[in-house]
Amino acid sequence: MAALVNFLKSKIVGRHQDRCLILGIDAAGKTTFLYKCVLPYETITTIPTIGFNVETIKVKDSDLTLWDVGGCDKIRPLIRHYFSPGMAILFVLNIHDERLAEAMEELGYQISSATRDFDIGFVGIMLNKQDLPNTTPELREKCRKEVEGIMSSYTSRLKWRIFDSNGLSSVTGTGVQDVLHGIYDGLRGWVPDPQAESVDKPVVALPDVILTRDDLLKRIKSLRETKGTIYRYPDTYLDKMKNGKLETWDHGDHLFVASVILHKVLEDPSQTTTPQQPVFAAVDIFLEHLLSMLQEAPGKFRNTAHRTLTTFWVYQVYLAMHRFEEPAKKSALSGWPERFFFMLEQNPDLMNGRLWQDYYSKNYLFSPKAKDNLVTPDVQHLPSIDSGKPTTQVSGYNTKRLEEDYNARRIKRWAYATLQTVKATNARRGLIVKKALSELQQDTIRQRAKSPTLEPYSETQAYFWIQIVHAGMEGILKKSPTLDFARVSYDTIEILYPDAFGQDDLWKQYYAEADWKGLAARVNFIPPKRGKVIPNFTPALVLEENWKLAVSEVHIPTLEELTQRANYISSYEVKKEDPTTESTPSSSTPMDVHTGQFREEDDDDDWVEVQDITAKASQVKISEPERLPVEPAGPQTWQDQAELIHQVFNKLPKTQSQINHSFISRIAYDQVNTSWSRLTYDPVNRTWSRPPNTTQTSQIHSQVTKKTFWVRMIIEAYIDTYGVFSELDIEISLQDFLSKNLELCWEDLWMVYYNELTWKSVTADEMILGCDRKQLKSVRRWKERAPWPGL
Ligand SMILES: Nc1nc2c(ncn2[C@@H]2O[C@H](COP(=O)(O)OP(=O)(O)OP(=O)(O)O)[C@@H](O)[C@H]2O)c(=O)[nH]1
Ligand SMILES: [Mg+2]
Repeated sequence: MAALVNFLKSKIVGRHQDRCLILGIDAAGKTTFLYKCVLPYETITTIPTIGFNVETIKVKDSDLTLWDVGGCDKIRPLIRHYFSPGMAILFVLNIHDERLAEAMEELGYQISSATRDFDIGFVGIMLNKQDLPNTTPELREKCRKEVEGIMSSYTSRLKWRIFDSNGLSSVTGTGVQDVLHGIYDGLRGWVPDPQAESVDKPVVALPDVILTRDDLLKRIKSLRETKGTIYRYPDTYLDKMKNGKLETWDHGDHLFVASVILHKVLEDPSQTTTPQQPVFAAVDIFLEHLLSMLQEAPGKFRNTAHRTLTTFWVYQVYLAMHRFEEPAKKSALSGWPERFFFMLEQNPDLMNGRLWQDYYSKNYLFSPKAKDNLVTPDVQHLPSIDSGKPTTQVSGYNTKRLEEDYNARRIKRWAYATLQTVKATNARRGLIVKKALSELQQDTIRQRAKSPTLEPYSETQAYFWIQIVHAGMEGILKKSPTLDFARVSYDTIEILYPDAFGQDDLWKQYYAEADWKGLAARVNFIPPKRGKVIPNFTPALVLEENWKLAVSEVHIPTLEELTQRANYISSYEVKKEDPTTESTPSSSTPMDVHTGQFREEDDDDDWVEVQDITAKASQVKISEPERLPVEPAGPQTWQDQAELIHQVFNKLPKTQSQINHSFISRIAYDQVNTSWSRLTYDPVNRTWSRPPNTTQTSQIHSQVTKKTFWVRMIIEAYIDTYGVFSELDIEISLQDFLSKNLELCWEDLWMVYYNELTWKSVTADEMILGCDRKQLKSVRRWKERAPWPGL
């Protein structure tokens, strides 16, 4: 059956569309394996995966999507969400792991739960880390035997295989391609004979009639003819709807009402503080009107109120308005219903009442859960406002693009570190830049020995980017005149002002490719194309320029505001635990001796078991953005953020030598699993309160996407600042940590990574959803060299 599912999929799409879930306990080498497949010539540096990574690669005639799920046992209950019929599982084992028994137990658990719920296409078990010196034939044999012991009971129902080629290693890459081909072959084991009669023979549904653009335009024409007059008075129309006095209520009417309500919402600036807020506001108004209509005229219309479907259509109309409004401004359109019909003609797909089929499966969309709550699509992601194209959460890796970006960003990062030094020391710019250039040159030579895809050192490129970064910094200073760049990391700038230093391919505006990459440019600085002047000041752009097309400004705190908050948070005293709202004790197993202890921040002499702290874990508050006041964040939200950061930070080791993979991974998932309170915001009194039954908060509705995101952001920033790449071993303070990662003090940071529709959906409460605006990855590359040595 599993092979049949794969077979059918390939028939529909042309290429095989395969999925493989990579499982195994923490530090087994899953992420290293994934990125070795994607970037075979790179040295892969990972950090513990909090949540998951997903990449699509090509294997023969298949697009194989690999899901690498963080390995800590705490994520177990969430893993089942990533199972799907016909998929493969690759279980990665570190054959040297002192926790091998735990790993084997995990293998048994995962395979039994996967086979119980789904039809698994193939299971591969990879005996990893065979590059390590104490790898012996006996050790391999012992592992193989243990795996066989677990898997033998599945032989009759499941295709499985052990990958154990000599020297198999995610780090060196030996045998990695064979594993990929093994998965491909495993999934291709059986192809049904299309001629053969079978009881199982699938009933392939005939596709719906495909509507052409002409069909859709005809529908618009007919709508204009029949409804043009009634639509002339939108307010009267809405009143009639509310009172159940409409003659008809069909698809065109839906679109018209959505469009009118959206226009009304957009006129009110308080409803437009975030990019998708107008959609949520319009959906509420729409449903209110609909319910009233159904109540006033019972039995007259067939419809019921359906939150997901209404959100889908309102969002589609909103997107259409985005695409349409810009040129419309110039052509001085005014009045209804022309405004509406023009918008439709620009976006005729809206007239296809079955448009939702591209995004949702029928069973899922018409489930009770989707009726009452907003759920995210299960077929493909909704298009994003920014591009109009579906968001690419599960995107293939564009290696070439990655290389180009890497080259540009590496030099931008270098330029930033150089200019930070100039500003901090007030030294002569020329001297420092000269010294930094020679360091960049030497470092490039060293790195090219390891990574041949890195572009050679180029004096022109270095000078170009240093000027652009300087211009960006001047732009930021115009906005935040007292800013001290020494306290702001490159990463913070990049998150808050992604365009401050220009797109990575900005150089194309100034140089022809041959000049930019040519030999002459390497040796000496060559000037840009005729008529092009490199700017000395760039207005620092705030997030996602396109957001502003139809919404007013999102409040993004300035760097001063963030510094102010960082100071507030560092000196914030976490409230004493309220005995009535004690959290449930964690059920984690004890840590091993090396990692079982850490220094609690405010009690220097006391060494505490992590276990105890976890049990005491205070309840963390997550801002519920939909309920936030419209005004810029006030002290209440700072306080929420302070408690959140303190809770996670207090669990982390306070000296760098204690930072290790398993420890961090364990802390991360303890935090994700801690029952964080669901707070409700009272907009009248501007206070937050806990619902009375907080102590019984079920693990299912526990905001896992929000928790995972914040834990991930804090821990990743922590590792990047003090972890694997740092050579110093210093005492770590919260103040130092926050001053280097100011973006963490911004409670709406999630908006950089997630669309609001995704973030606020009930689906995000129940499972960890991947970022659909900007990807996070648990591999590090660009951060490797910062701050620049010697500066
Ligand atoms: N020697 C050796 N080390 C490896 C190999 N694969 C991974 N490692 C190292 O093991 C550590 C953990 O690797 P990851 O790939 O991050 O492990 P993971 O399974 O993704 O861990 P989680 O994300 O916590 O689930 C890193 O230090 C890797 O460099 C291997 O084949 N050989
Ligand atoms: Mg990982």
